[in-house]
Amino acid sequence: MVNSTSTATLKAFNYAGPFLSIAYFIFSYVFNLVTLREEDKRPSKKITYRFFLWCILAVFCSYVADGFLLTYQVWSSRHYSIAKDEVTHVYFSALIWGCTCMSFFDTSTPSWNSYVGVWVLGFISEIVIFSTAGPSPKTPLNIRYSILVITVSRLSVLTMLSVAGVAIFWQIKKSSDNVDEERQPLISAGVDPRTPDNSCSTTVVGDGEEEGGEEEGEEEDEDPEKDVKQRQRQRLEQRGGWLGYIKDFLVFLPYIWPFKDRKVQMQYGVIGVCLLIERGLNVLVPHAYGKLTNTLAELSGTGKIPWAELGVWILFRYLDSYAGILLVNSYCEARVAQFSYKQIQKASFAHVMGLSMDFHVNKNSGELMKAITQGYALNGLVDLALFTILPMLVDLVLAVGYLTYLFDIYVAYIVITISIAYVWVGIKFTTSMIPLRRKYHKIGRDVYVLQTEPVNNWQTVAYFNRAQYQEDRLVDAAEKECNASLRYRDRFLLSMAIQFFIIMLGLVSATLLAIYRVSIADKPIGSFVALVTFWGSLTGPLSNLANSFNLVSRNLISAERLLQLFNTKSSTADKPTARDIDVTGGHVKFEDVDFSYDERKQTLKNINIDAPSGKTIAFVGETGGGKSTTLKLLLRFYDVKRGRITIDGQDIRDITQSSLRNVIGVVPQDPSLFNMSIMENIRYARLEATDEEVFEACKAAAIHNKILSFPDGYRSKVGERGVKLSGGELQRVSIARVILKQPRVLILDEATSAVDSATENEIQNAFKELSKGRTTFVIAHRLSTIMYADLILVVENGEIVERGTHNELLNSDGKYSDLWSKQLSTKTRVKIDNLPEPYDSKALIADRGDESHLVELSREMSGTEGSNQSSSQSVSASDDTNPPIDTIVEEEAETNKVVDSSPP
Ligand SMILES: Nc1ncnc2c1ncn2[C@@H]1O[C@H](COP(=O)(O)OP(=O)(O)OP(=O)(O)O)[C@@H](O)[C@H]1O
Repeated sequence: MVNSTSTATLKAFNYAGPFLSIAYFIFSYVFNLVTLREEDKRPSKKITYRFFLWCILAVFCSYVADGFLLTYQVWSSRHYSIAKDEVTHVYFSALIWGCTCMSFFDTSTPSWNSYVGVWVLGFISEIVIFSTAGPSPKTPLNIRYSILVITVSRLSVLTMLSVAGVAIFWQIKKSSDNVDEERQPLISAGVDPRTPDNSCSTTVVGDGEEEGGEEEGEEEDEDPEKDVKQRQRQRLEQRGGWLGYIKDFLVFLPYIWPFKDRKVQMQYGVIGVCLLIERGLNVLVPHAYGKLTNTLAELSGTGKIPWAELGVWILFRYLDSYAGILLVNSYCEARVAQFSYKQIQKASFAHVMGLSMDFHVNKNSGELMKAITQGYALNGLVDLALFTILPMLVDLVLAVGYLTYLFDIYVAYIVITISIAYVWVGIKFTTSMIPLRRKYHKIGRDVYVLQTEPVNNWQTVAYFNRAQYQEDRLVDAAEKECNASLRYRDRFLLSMAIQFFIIMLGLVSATLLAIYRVSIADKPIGSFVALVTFWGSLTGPLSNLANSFNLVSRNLISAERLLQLFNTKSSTADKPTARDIDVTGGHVKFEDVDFSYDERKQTLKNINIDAPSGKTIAFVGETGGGKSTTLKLLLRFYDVKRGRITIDGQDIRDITQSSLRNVIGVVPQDPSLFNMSIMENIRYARLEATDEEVFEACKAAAIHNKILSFPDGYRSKVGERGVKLSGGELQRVSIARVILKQPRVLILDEATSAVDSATENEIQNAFKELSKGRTTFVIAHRLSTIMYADLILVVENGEIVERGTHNELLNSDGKYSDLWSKQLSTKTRVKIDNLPEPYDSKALIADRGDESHLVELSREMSGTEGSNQSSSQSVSASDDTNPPIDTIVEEEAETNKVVDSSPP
């Protein structure tokens, strides 16, 4: 009775011991990962670390030795199913100690609670087993003696490990409790969160890239994802672990899961069913094949055909092909993938376009585009998790179950062992190949530059006769590229070789076992055939699983980029209560407005402007004074820091930005166009405009004839940002766009700075027409262009220092009059050389502000204008407030007209 109780206890502990250890290790490891528990993750001293590593290795080796002794015992006794519980104990113990050894080896900051738990549990179960049984009595004496020696030595190592581990664990716990009060840093002191050894953040997000880099001793190549990874780690720490981290991704759920689209929901359902059927077929196909073989063997020589078995096998094979379930699955997968692709693209684009100007002026365009285009990675992540990794794990569990059913647990042990080894080797190699691949790509880019730059700069190369030099550089770089490519490929081949060797080792062991069972008539031949067929379907999931870690890490980085973009909020977002603007007249008011781009420097101070409906307000003043900024506030590119801006009494912060920008038309300082035809660019302002309306707008902007003179007329492409057009043409096209838009409020920011005076005159007339009945804001450095304004504001250092009409400001003898006389004196200086003798130039300049002199001067100049223009073509003004001399000369003729039409 006592004997049978102790046998039962022994059996229970043989099975339960290693399983408890495995369960504990997995649970605590996942728990640490999910909660990012850091208090017990301290870098151990080198010596302590080595001590533990050697101890774990010793225990692992002792189990391996035990395993060999048991195999020998089974072999020599020819009793196949001897001590299954003992074999299980030894096998799983070797497995857990092997895995902890690998994991301990991979990190210098172990999660002590995980390891110490395993050691203590191992120690307890070994003590119980040893005290209950001791070496088996059936065992020959020499084997019994060896097992005893191994067990005793293992026990002593386990004792050391457990005691030392517990001591270290408590010591760490105590010190972390002291720190606990102010446990703000989730990464313990001394551990740099960027240390690759920090297993929590490295294993999953693929920071092994750096790890690999160190292993390789490669020269540090710039990691293009460095910034994203750093922010990812910060977020991981802020969220307190992977659970919180992953939770943030839930914002994408509406773009991935079709809450409102029944059709796509159905497709997801069909995919789920297909995946289930596929899992079943993975087992059923080889099983049916085995059965067919068995029946065929039985019917051999009888002339009968096993129709039923054959039919079942053919049916399963058909279902498991791209004419069966796989076809349905792929069909639905393509459709659900497109659903999320469209949703993510749309949402990310809309989000970026809705962000305020402060984001757009600071953005890194490359990163931004990556975030939008790689947002698809999010979809890949879901695909990978749901349609690849999960089915693969199910496949592996099924494989273990099926092979146990087909033969026994020993074949399943082989599958488990090779799966772990295969995936581990795969991950290690993929990680170590990342720096090689990065280096190879970097050199590839260098080669590309060395190829394209000399071709693009052919003339420079020819001028300096440097063709040979360029060729040598290219050959050198190409050589390096080839070497880098070979190193990368060789590493890849090595990894393939090792992985296939592992698979072969597993296949050989499993088939040997199967052949043995068939040879002793323990199993039918069909089981062997089924095993070999099934083996083929097992290697696919294994290699996918090994690669998927790298893919998950890459997709996470890309999705992180998109998440960070989505987390960027617009500083000028519409209020939930915002309504569309209701413009009755277009009365614009700035009331006590303050603004700054940066808190440390105020850009606008106490701006008060009253622009009644239909009036023209002009801004003049030194460059950088804040003129453009004032008008950017009106467009609500930024929000005011103090005060308010209203249009017809409505605060622009209370109305939708879309409706606001609908009523405002802008001709910017530096217009840019899309690389489309001129017609399309102009129609961009009003998509439904007819060709005739576009022609009219172009005529008003004095560009129609010019466009007609282009070989392709209105169908001419303008190049990127409009580079194929001259500055003046670009400006006039952009003016035509605004004329076509017919906005209620008009902003002209240096709108005619790049056109000659004759054209400017035409455009000014168009503007006069356009601004009739519209509130117009004009920024101009050429004062002659704003003389007609109803109100002129002189802006200096972010303040309005003067205001009034042209005449009022001239008479007040302030800044404006100063600016006026500066421009005038420059003009006059240009003219003085050409003045006939009787003129007293000094008197002329001193008498600034008197328009009669301008009229006189202009009349005088009209005779000599042509010669001046040509003589001053390449001269430019040194003072920013003074326009270039060639422009001024052009103004001479124009001044005449302006004076004629100036307000009384
Ligand atoms: N996005 C920005 N971020 C930070 N500072 C800016 C930004 N845009 C403009 N500034 C600064 O604000 C000040 C006012 O610039 P603004 O463009 O309004 O001047 P401006 O009077 O229109 O000049 P200009 O006549 O040369 O166009 C300048 O000192 C400029 O450097």
